[in-house]
Amino acid sequence: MSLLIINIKSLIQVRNQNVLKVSGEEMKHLPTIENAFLYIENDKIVDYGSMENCKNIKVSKTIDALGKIVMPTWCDSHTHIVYAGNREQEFVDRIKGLSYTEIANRGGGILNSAKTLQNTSEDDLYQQSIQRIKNVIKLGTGALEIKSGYGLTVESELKMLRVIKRIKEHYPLKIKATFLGAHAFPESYLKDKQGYIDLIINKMLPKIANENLADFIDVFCEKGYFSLDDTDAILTAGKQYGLIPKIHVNQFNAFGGVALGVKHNALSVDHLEELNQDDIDALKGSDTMPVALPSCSYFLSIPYTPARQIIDSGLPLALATDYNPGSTPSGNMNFVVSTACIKMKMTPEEAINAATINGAYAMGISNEYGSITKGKIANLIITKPVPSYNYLPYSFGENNIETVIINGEVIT
Ligand SMILES: N=CN[C@@H](CCC(=O)O)C(=O)O
Ligand SMILES: [Zn+2]
Repeated sequence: MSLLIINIKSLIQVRNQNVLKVSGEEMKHLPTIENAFLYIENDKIVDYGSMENCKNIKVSKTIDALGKIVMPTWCDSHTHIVYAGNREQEFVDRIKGLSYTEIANRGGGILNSAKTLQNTSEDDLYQQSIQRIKNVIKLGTGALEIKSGYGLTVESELKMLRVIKRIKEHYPLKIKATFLGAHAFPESYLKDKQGYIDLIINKMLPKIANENLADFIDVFCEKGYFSLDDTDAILTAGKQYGLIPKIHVNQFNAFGGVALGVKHNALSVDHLEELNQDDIDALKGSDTMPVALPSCSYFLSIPYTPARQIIDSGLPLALATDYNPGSTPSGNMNFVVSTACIKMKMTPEEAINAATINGAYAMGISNEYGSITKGKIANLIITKPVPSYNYLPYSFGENNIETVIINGEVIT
């Protein structure tokens, strides 16, 4: 199977094989070929360049992309897309004045979603989740990280991770699985927090490792959730089973979680709505990717991650959706990119870099995804005719995507 895309108005995010992430000043640059072609064989990008150099070869299929942009699909490195039911009542409660924390303290929030999920069969959970998966593919996402964390019992955490595995087997997009047993303390352990940490370490982790159900381990390191010591112990245990650390950190309070993540060589530290100079200093010189989740800030009306401070300090930044039933019931990376430009003052170049190559890095897959590079997987978005790539974040809320290609195959 071969596919040739011709007359591309702008082929964007074209990079050499050795670029695995972009940081600071480099994020301002989005390498582009105008009036380009792109040639794909099977699932790989084989060649690209200016239309003048497009050879007249025999191919299985040709797409004319006159007036359109071709770019890598979005790489969404932080989601909780596998969940049961919804929390629309909490949404209404927040409109009426309750805060996210007040709702959580009343047994709502993560514990509310856990109760629903525990009472949902694995099959039903799969069916509910794939509706969202189909939708995010249409929105241009070609690689996705999915977390557990609404199970909070051995059985239900395994149920979530098995559903993620089943999605991986049946859908073509790239999926990485994260074990987030440390998302909240279940009601039955509120007076025995160490008991729940022991359950994670001694019961959940060995089973998950045995069935090879996760790539990463995550902890919600936050006041009222998991402390620095708890996080340290859980990440340490996860690493012993070969799971790579990631953390939810600095969503509401900054108290040293970023430095702890860096100490563990975490692949990413995510949220960062509250960030201080110590956090920035900890990230400097590390391999850890800071990840911002602007749709969460939008939905909860909490501060936006200070992207300018992060990028202007020379650091990289990735953007992801945080798709989940409580703080971000949306998996739309196009909205994330627009919101990052509008509310976080990222330029379109920075936001697109953050949502493609840096998102791929935050999943440990940027050697294969996240840019137009010879040998990388052909996961592509072809837009509708648009004036320039600036138009993508500018026209927020509009659907500019015409075609999505995954593994070299036209999906939508
Ligand atoms: N902050 C922790 N976890 C999720 C929200 C979970 C929920 O409210 O259900 C997040 O990343 O925003
Ligand atoms: Zn999250």
